[in-house]
Amino acid sequence: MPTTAPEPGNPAEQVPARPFQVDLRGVVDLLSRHIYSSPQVFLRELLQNGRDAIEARRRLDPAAPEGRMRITPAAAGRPDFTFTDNGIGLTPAEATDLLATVGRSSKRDEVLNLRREDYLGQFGIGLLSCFMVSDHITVLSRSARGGRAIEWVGRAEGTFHIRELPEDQTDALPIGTTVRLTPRPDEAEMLSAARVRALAARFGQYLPHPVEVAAPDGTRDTLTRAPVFLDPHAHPEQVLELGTEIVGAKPLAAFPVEAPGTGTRGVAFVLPYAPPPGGNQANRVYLGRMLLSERVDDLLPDWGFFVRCVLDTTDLKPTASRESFVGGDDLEHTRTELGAQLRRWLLGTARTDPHLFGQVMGVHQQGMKALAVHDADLARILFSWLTVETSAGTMKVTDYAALTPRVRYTETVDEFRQIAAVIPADAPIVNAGYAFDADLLRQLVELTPGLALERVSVTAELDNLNPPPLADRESVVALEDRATAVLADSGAEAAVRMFAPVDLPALYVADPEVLRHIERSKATDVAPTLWAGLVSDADAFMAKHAAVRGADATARLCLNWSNPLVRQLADVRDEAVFSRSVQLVYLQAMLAGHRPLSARDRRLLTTTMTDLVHLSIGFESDLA
Ligand SMILES: Nc1ncnc2c1ncn2[C@@H]1O[C@H](COP(=O)(O)OP(=O)(O)OP(=O)(O)O)[C@@H](O)[C@H]1O
Repeated sequence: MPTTAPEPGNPAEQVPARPFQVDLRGVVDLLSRHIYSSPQVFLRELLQNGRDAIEARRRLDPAAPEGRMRITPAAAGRPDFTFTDNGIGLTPAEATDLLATVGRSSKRDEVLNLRREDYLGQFGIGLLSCFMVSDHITVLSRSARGGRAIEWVGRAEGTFHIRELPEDQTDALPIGTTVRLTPRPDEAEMLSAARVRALAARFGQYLPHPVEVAAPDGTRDTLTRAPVFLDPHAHPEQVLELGTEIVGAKPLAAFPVEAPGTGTRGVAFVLPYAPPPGGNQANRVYLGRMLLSERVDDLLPDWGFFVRCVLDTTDLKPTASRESFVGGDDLEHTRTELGAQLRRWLLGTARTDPHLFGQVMGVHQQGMKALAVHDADLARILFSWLTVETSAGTMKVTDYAALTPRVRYTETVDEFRQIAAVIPADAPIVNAGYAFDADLLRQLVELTPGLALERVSVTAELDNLNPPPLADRESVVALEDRATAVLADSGAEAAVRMFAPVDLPALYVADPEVLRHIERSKATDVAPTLWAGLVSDADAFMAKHAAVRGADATARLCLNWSNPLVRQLADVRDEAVFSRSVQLVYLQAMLAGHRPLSARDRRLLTTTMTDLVHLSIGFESDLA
């Protein structure tokens, strides 16, 4: 037994060092619950060991027969599942050493002089994953290096036995390894024919050696197929067919990508639909042609959401769960390389296939905006394809820039809706309230000499509207006062201005702080007890710290003196008719500005309409 090196003055000097004990049950629990995402990975680990064993045999003996793996699922009358490969096999010494030591792997053993990237395994825990579906693992193996065949049986409680088979039994066994599992009742389905076929195809369909599954009638099906995504000569339609399978609809395009530095290559499929906002990327990645994951989200730059890739890599390092890659320079390098190729494809397609590029831009507007924001070169191209909402309608960014030297925008959708209707068509403003639009405009101004950026404020825009002529001053002031009195309960005051278009009777406006105050007040209508305290605290805070108008905050109903209805309103003497008409104009302006109506507003709408109908048919006795 090894002892610690004697160190003078070390009280532990003479105490022998002891190896850690491993509680196998604890390790299996750790694997199944914390490392592997599901018991189904047992099949991946077996396929991987089979593939590695075939590679090792070929290295030992280039003339070895063609490698293959055979799976016989558990079935009625045949309770065991078996997995057989014709790989290198294990000598009795190797079996004792490798299979009995958790964390021991032949595949990273320098003494064996193996090339690391030729093998998928490295952690020395994969075989233990079989304990997730079976309480016993039996390994029968005969080594290509000669010697007796072995039978090794491991039990989930943490014991094993191993025996060398007599010569006649050794001779009867082919070179290679068979792993036999007896399904645990709770995981029996996992070893059944249907499940095994599906799992073997999912994990191993592109393995370089045939994987065969025995059908219930005794015949064998080969599940492996050629990896079209790795074949530079594959027919484009065949590649698109694979894309359709992976993406769920025919991709807009497919193009090859690679990062030779890490042996990573494959195909990028351009998604025919916009991915859900905030959704993760889901690239399918194979490691040595064995499926690693269908949802790798860190192999492309953030903006690479418009494609889904199918890739194979030889050199990226998997984590122990084998479901993602270890971060670091290699991953970073691969991400940069692949990103550069997506970018190159976009630039090339813009030049050579404007129709396809238009389709891509149509589907991925939002994402392309994100891309334009941090890539100046691409932005210059994308500007003529990206659109923004303006007060003169939706238009391409370049068309907007050609209209005006001042890029004027509102920071929120709310502000835009309040004033869009009164902005002159020859100097439109942009609604930059949607994701990336404000940043996009900043990028536009930065890259376009002579353009200036100006954030529009609702109140400033209103102040710019023309006041009515002095001659009308008396009627205007009277109209403002009377309308403000009518709107007192709605938290709005009336102001009279002149603006185009003349058929727009009024605008409902409020700066964002005021709107927030009004929204909070509406909340107290709905849930007075819970919210009232919070809202008044928030208002008090705002009033104190942000110089907001606080409790007496008012939105404005801006009446259009150019509008004939508004002018007639100034002459209405009947208070009942006047108040209902003002209320209706107010509610109509709210709706036109896309403001949500509160419960109180909705009641007001109903009573106002009813009253006006009554008034128009002369039934006004009880109206004040
Ligand atoms: N089918 C097989 N043929 C030959 N040797 C095998 C086979 N299966 C397992 N071994 C040996 O047993 C060792 C342990 O296997 P195990 O699957 O536990 O770990 P690994 O494949 O080395 O690493 P990982 O945990 O990354 O899968 C392997 O390194 C290999 O030497």
